[in-house]
Amino acid sequence: MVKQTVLIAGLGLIGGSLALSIRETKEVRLIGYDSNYSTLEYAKMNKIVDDVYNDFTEAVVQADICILAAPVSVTVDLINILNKLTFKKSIIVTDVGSVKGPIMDVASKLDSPNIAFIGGHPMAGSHKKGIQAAKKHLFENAIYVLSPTDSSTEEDLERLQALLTPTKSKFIILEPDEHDEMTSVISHFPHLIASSLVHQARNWQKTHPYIHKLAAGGFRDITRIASSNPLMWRDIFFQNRSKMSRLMDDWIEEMKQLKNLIDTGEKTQIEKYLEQAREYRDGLDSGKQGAIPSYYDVYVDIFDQPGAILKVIELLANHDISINNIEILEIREGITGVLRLSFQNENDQKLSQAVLKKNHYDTVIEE
Ligand SMILES: NC(=O)c1ccc[n+]([C@@H]2O[C@H](COP(=O)([O-])OP(=O)(O)OC[C@H]3O[C@@H](n4cnc5c(N)ncnc54)[C@H](O)[C@@H]3O)[C@@H](O)[C@H]2O)c1
Ligand SMILES: O=C(O)C(=O)C[C@]1(C(=O)O)C=C[C@@H](O)C=C1
Repeated sequence: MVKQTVLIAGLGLIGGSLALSIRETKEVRLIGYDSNYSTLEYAKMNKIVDDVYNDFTEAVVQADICILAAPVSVTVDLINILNKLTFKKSIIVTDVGSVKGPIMDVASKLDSPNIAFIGGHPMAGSHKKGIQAAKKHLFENAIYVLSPTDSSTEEDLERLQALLTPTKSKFIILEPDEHDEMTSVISHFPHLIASSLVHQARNWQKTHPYIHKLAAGGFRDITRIASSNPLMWRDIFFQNRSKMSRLMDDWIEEMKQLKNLIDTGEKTQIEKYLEQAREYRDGLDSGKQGAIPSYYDVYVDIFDQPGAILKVIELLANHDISINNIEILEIREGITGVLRLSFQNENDQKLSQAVLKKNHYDTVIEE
């Protein structure tokens, strides 16, 4: 059987992670393009792809499927380059950009009958960047948005989904504008707020030099994403600027109303506001609501002792239970901390709790 050639253009966190999961498919020849030489060297040395290229044109003309995984503005430039090339065989082109509008606009101008364009966006990532942060399991259980266009057929969509099957993500089809509206609310705007909270703390530090010592779980949880890649996020904010601007107006209005409730001592209203927020937030993780995948978490109390985390991991590994994700929620010197262990399914979650309880760990599963 002739192997299909798949090009990943942009071998960073997302491109590298896709490569790591797609390369499991043995009938694919995986090639990578990036403008960064050390990234290409790393990808080649670690066998993340079969071959690397520093020339987009040379790579893309060989491909049967091309995944554009560079920053959004670079993705737009790469699609413009595609429009200047001649494709002798058919090619499916997709992208992973966090904003779809500008990418789909430029893709709609592709005039080669051999190019089938399908927009894409895996709704998973991290605050890290670059190929070194890439992970095979990054997209497991995540929503993967696809936006087919007039240039793509049902068969192209099926071929692309088949290629992406090893990611174990869940596909949904969305119109680009609907996508950009929803992601502005649930992903882009929260990043801006996280950064603004960090700025606020930083300003207060000028008059309260020890303020950062008080940054405990709450501040850390809500601002984790402020540690993200500034170049990527600058690109996202500007590519989705009109929607971001509207959300800022909404937010400022809401803050004014909240300020009024605080200033006038409306305790009942504030409690109601907090209660409604809590209900919606709790619903996100329950697995019952919308497109957000459910996580099967177990919270474990551990002591701050060398090897404490390793012991928990070993215990579960000895029972053949694989952990999807581990997060240290709070650990302070000499005091108990909390580990959040996430599992693939309810069975593993319940089994882990039973194993840990038997070994005298205090555990909680949130209902
Ligand atoms: N990070 C996330 O959480 C996340 C999640 C989903 C989608 N995305 C989208 O994925 C895309 C990539 O983001 P990332 O997090 O992998 O970023 P990254 O910085 O880790 O990777 C980007 C890669 O693109 C390469 N690149 C930059 N300019 C280039 C050029 N002109 N030609 C070729 N390669 C170039 C970089 O060298 C780097 O390897 C973005 O469009 C982003 O919106 C990101
Ligand atoms: O987990 C994170 O750090 C992310 O920011 C991932 C995240 C998000 O959830 O907002 C960021 C950008 C993407 O386009 C998709 C996912």
